Amino acid sequence: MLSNLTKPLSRSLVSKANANPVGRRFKSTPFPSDHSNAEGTFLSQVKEYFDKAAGLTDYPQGLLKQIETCSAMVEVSFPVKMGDNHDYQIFHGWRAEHSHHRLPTKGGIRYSEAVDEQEIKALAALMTYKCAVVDVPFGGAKGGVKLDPKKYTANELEAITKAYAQALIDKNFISPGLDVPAPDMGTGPREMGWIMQTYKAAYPSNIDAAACITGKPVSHGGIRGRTTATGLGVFFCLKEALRTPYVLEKTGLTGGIEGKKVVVQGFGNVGFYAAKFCHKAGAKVIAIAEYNGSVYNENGVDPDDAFEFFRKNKTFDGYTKGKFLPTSREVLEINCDVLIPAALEGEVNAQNAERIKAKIIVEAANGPTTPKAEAIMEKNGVFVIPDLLANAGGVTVSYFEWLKNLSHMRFGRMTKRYEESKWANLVTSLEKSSKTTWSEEERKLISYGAGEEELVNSGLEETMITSFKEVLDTSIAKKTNMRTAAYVVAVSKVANTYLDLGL
Ligand SMILES: NC(=O)C1=CN([C@@H]2O[C@H](COP(=O)(O)OP(=O)(O)OC[C@H]3O[C@@H](n4cnc5c(N)ncnc54)[C@H](OP(=O)(O)O)[C@@H]3O)[C@@H](O)[C@H]2O)C=CC1
Ligand SMILES: O=C(O)CCC(=O)C(=O)O
Repeated sequence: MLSNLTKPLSRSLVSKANANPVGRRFKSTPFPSDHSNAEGTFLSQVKEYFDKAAGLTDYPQGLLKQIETCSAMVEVSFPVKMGDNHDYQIFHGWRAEHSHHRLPTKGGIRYSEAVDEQEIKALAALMTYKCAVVDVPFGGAKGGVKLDPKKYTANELEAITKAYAQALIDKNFISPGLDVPAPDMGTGPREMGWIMQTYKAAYPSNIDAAACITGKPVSHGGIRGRTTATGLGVFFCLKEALRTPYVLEKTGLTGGIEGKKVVVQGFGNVGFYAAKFCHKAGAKVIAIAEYNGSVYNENGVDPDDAFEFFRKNKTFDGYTKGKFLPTSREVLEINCDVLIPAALEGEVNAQNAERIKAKIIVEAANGPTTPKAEAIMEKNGVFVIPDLLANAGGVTVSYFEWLKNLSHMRFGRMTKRYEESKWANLVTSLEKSSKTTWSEEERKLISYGAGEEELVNSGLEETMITSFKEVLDTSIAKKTNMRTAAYVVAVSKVANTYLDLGL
């Protein structure tokens, strides 16, 4: 994909692009994101959001400072033997534990060439606030290694991941009770499995070792529903917004997801599932933007079909069920009802905010909108569901996985059959008393006992809806936007924890 990117646009692509839905000539998207120079670092942006919300609370300045400050940070450099000549390559990684007000701390591990100390600190702070918004009883953390995973083989990635995990273990920055990582950009169940293996090798007698990490493969103590969780949580937030009269009035949209035009940027774990659930509910996913180009179809694209093509070809170029656009960021400006940025931070910034036409933005990525962009879009009436609420489904289900690992049993195992027989008996009684016979299908529908995935998804939906309402109520009460309201909710919960405990 990177090699595609660095290639100059061919003439045919440029001329195709001139007739594009954005209505102007595409430029290639720079990498890493170029917004941070002009609009401050990601960390300074998170601080700006925090300070704005803190100003709406009455907590003492010292307490607010404590909440905002990163508690602990480790930087590790580790050698790994690479390539045919088995020479060492040195890798650099970080892990930030932003807040210890609750333990363990929690947050993903990112593999990207853009990873640096300030990014990891910003992401760790967001984790603290995110956990508080959705009442997940953890402090915030984040880790990352500066590398492009696409440049390494699976064997090399295994060696790098295990070396990074060992470095974190050596510094006590990973353990079921202290700091529990999870997937983020560039990592997934495979990497989580390698980290768990490394931890178990270091602590073979720790019966709770599997709880040292979440997002693992189900065969190794992972939970059904974690892979889809972040995207599904994004969908639940959008669904709730589209049935809330206040939001409909503000945006001028009609209720319900069906028929809504959705644009998704970033077609990885989060973007794919967000697109899939929207499509399943009847929305039209009219554009999907990947790093090396996008697909556009006014009548909607089937995310499963597009994903299958993308998986095989590593590009949308050549996909016949939509028009190929050789760009990513400009797709954010397409005329649509809902925009779901699910890639990098800073993609919606002062340079493009004025041209965003979506009525609702659901921030599936962490930090996709800069403060300057937010101010412009607020003026233009765009309703933004912020990252610390919208993408909290991942950590919510990670919490369920951690609980599963500590209880050493899958959810529903004790209750599924019991529920089924109880409901089956009720149906039989109803049949007898009403002298009717229910079809096998009706019986099944009523008496089906919930298994792990149903319970997880139900817990996720409950969490997202309750949190959305709490943030919306705060936004109305404080006369502020959803992001500031979410930060107010988070700051208040963390501050009260400190006040109850003593600092
Ligand atoms: N995984 C999770 O559970 C959670 C993730 N998030 C956030 O969601 C976002 C996405 O994470 P996730 O889906 O896990 O990561 P993945 O690595 O699975 O996917 C990210 C995708 O975005 C693509 N991408 C990167 N840069 C751009 C760009 N400029 N334009 C378009 N596409 C781009 C990547 O392409 P390529 O492969 O070519 O680089 C990749 O396909 C991140 O901000 C992450 O922090 C938030 C909460 C939880
Ligand atoms: O699942 C988790 O613990 C954390 C997920 C994450 O990194 C995030 O929400 O940004």
